[in-house]
Amino acid sequence: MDDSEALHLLWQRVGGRVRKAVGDAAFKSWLAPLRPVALHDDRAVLLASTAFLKDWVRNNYQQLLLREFQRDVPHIREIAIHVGLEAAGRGTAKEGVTAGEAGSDEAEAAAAPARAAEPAREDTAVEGLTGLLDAALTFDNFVVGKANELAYAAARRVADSDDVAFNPLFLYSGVGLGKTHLMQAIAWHIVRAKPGRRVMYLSAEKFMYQFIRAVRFKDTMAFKEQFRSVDVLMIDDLQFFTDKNSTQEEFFHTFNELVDRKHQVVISADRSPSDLDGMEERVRSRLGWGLVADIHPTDFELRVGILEQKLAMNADVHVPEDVLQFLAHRITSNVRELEGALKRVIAHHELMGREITLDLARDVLADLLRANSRKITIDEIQKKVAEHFSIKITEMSSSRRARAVARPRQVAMYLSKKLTTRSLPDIGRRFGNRDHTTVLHGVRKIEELIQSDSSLAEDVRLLEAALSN
Ligand SMILES: Nc1ncnc2c1ncn2[C@@H]1O[C@H](COP(=O)(O)OP(=O)(O)OP(=O)(O)O)[C@@H](O)[C@H]1O
Repeated sequence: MDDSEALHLLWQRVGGRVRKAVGDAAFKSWLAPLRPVALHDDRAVLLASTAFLKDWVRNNYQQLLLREFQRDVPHIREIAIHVGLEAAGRGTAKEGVTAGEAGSDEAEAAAAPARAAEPAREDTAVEGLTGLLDAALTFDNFVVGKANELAYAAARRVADSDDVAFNPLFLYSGVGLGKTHLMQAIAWHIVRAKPGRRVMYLSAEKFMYQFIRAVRFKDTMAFKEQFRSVDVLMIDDLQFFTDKNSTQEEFFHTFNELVDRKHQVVISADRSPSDLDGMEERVRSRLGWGLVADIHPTDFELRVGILEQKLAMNADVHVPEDVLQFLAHRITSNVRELEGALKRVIAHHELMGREITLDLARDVLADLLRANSRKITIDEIQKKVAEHFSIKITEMSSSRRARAVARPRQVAMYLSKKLTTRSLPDIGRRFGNRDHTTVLHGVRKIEELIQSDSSLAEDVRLLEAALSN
């Protein structure tokens, strides 16, 4: 059996397990089109037919692929995905395609993290850097807004400063709001701007895995040495250390030693140091000694900015402004999901040839939209409508029939019918125990007026947008 045949069989085994993990549909769309092209020492190289497919796989399946490859070939440390036409052909493509040969800017970019992730090499500044760095996660690609400006400024300071800025810098936020992006941006910046500084970036999970392995192979001295000799240590997702065990103890020693020797430490987690329940009190307190910066949930402007920036990286696709705004309005949970939504819309456009419109977005994102839709309450509607028309909230249930209060009340009834799942009698009860026919009359009246009175139509549109956001 020659090498390419062996590789093909390996890919079949790995692919079989990946298919089970992700399901048939996702496998068929994203993973089946990949071709294995080479196995170099600790690196498996896969070829994707488009930059889009490469990005998608890298963002969504790279870790899974790595795990599954490692089950057959334990020394694999990296999955490199390059762009090349061979992927469109059948069977195994030619071996040893390098980023340069694959011949696109994308492929060049993909090569960067691979180079950076390699262990110490004479011609590189990134001695000892572990973990995969994603070429897209740089400061240039990070959009700054109110929600993340403190974390961004702190990250830049750490990356720029020749000395130790804050030690540690502790970044935290909810899921998918940019912690890893900022961590990797710091790593990239130092690696590029300060050749010679040894930066180590890895997840807490990987730290634990390496420590357990070192214990098993009685190699803890080398483990300690490896971590304690770096200039900058960055550990992502620290909340992974949930139990007070020997890994946590080892981390704490490493951390203390680095901080005492004035080497920079950067940590990220999904909660603040004081909320890291599984950590010992002394560890939690020490983690808070430097600067603790959190990233807040995004606001609408920031979401639009991020979408525009992601789109600019996908240069040849045009997404109409109304679709971008729609996504920014409706996918509010986190940036990863927002980015995923944009990618899904673009994928449908690219793979199915459908024009990008609001209808397409609604259609292909139905599940995400449902998950992101907030439950709007009648209380909120009454409050917003009263504010908008400058009337007292008590007028919503009062018996006054003057138009200045009756019309806003009808608008609130209309919105309650449209934006909540409440029945007409239910709504009536919340508006001063009115009969359901009164509610129906109000709803119909507003429906009519929306057609004939443009200023009222605009009021309703604004209120609906404010309530839905
Ligand atoms: N301000 C931003 N500008 C551009 N992209 C962003 C920004 N914030 C987040 N992203 C993007 O959102 C995605 C998720 O971000 P990231 O992985 O950094 O989140 P995280 O907070 O580390 O998530 P987790 O809690 O799952 O570890 C990434 O693709 C990242 O590039």
